[in-house]
Amino acid sequence: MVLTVEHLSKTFGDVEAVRDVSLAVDEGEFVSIVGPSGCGKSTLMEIVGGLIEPTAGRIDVSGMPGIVFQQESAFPWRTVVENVAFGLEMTGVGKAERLTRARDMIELVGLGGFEDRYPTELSGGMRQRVAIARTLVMEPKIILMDEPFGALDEQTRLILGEELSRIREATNATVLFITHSFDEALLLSDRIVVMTARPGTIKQVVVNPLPRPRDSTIVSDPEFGRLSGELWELLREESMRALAGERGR
Ligand SMILES: Nc1ncnc2c1ncn2[C@@H]1O[C@H](COP(=O)(O)OP(=O)(O)OP(=O)(O)O)[C@@H](O)[C@H]1O
Repeated sequence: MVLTVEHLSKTFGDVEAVRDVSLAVDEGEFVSIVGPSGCGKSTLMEIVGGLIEPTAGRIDVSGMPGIVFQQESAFPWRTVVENVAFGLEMTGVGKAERLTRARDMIELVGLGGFEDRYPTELSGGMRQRVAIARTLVMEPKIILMDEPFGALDEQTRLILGEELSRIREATNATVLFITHSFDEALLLSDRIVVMTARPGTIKQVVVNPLPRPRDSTIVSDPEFGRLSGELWELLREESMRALAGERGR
């Protein structure tokens, strides 16, 4: 297992964010987490990423996870290739090697030809690809993605989802992915973890039977529609509970 989480709980003051979550992710697996707003998804990810401490429970993760956030955070004064090579530079990889590795990764995420551009010259979708390349180039054992396409329009999201699916097939990366989109979850994942309203616990783990590799045309597959309906059935009640909780506050 690349990641094992056992009986993890997190409380912020009197807010119980995550309660007794156990989850294991195997090498090469792509696991998505869906759940109502505020159910503790980001908290769980931040604990796995070592950014915050759990209140209780155990976590075992291989190596330093790579993290891709919703808002990309490229250095504006560095070009695309300099941004992608940054982590390698920090770990002491020589210039020639880091530039070669960065260029290969830029090619892989579909940004070939944009190596010498600055982030402000790119669209939001392209900047998010830079963020993915920057993480992948470090070859982490596991990549954590917290709604990496959340700030983008739906078409761009689906296209980037398709790209990520292709990258994943090419690299066999292990990924833990948070999303609000069932389409994204079903396009990308091997398993989808459905969480309850806060305190977030695991309601059900749905195994995705759709054959891989997948591209975005899978959204018109009847089985895709059936699975999407199944996910919504699981989440509907939780989302209503979360909303009622918000109103009652
Ligand atoms: N640092 C913090 N201090 C206090 N409360 C926090 C902190 N971080 C998160 N929370 C609370 O914990 C709960 C879970 O938040 P979290 O961001 O993990 O949910 P989420 O499922 O990622 O939400 P969303 O889907 O809206 O992004 C929320 O009620 C939030 O207000």
